[in-house]
Amino acid sequence: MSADLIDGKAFAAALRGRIATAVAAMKADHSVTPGLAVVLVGEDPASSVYVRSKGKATVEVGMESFEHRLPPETSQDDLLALVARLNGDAKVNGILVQLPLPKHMDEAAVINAIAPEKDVDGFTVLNAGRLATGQKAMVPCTPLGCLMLLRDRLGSLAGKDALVIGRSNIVGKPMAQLLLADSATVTVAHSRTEDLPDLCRRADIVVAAVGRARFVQGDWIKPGATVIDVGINRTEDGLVGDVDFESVRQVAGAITPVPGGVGPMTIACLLANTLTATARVNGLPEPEGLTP
Ligand SMILES: NC(=O)C1=CN([C@@H]2O[C@H](COP(=O)(O)OP(=O)(O)OC[C@H]3O[C@@H](n4cnc5c(N)ncnc54)[C@H](OP(=O)(O)O)[C@@H]3O)[C@@H](O)[C@H]2O)C=CC1
Ligand SMILES: Nc1nc(=O)c2c([nH]1)NC[C@@H]1CN(c3ccc(C(=O)N[C@@H](CCC(=O)O)C(=O)O)cc3)C=[N+]21
Repeated sequence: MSADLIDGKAFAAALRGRIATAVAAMKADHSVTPGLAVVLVGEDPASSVYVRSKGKATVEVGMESFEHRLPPETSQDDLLALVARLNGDAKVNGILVQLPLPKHMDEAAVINAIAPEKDVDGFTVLNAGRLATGQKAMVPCTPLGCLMLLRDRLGSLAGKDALVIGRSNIVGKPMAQLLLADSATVTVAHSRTEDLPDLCRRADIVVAAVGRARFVQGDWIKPGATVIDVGINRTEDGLVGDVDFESVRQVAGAITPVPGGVGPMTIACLLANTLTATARVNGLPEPEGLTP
């Protein structure tokens, strides 16, 4: 038996198509064009690639893209001044500050300076708190993309046993919150977890966000389980996920590939959040199917 492939690339393309239609309508009916600002500090090559593909996807759905590339030695005060300027710029509906930031910066201070209604990453404490308490929030893009793929595959997640491997603020924790809100029974594993393979064998849903190439093994997987691979690891054999794809696909019911799985969903959900933020700030109805 071999698992079904969950085609994140195709799902994301369809989502971007729906977003483009809604953007065109917003422009025609209300003369409003959503705008997304992406800020990159430093010259990390991988980050540079993502920022470029975000800019391209933004323009393709008819939104305005504002790219700010700052040198690695930029002071935190200068970065905060840029964020303040973007907060006050009516053409900017979404602000993304690419992480990680250089070591001399206080990441939390910079993120929390973003106006919550423009926080399309959903990383500010206010949006994280809203998500955790079941209030209307901006939801982090990668977990939102994973949730969309899981619901599409499984329908209801209620009562499913879900294991999230990783507890970062940007992936693991918000993923666990979203699964919990959908009434899954959620376990969050991390580097101090004991007997991870045993925990994994109980899970109907496994979301791997570990940052270790091919970490999750086929003999950890419950037959028929749905496996979502968030990992992006550059190795000598190219880009690979946090899941050992070849062994896991023999056992799982469905699995996302890397590339072509979660990554494209992250970018599509960033555009979805930008559209939602634009609708909210202008008092327009929110397009359906873009939020949890
Ligand atoms: N596809 C996409 O759109 C995106 C992909 N990514 C990718 O997802 C992965 C995770 O990213 P991110 O959450 O930012 O990473 P972090 O490094 O912030 O978090 C990794 C998590 O994995 C846990 N972990 C590390 N080693 C083990 C282990 N041996 N057993 C169990 N848990 C372990 C860590 O535990 P502890 O907390 O104890 O240290 C931590 O909670 C990376 O590969 C990243 O590149 C990230 C964002 C978007
Ligand atoms: N503030 C902030 N928000 C983020 O959302 C954010 C961030 N910082 N820092 C870095 C991570 C990583 N990330 C990815 C986005 C798209 C792909 C993606 O499109 N991946 C393609 C492959 C691209 C390639 O070949 O490199 C795929 O998986 O098919 C991957 C990773 C967003 N992140």
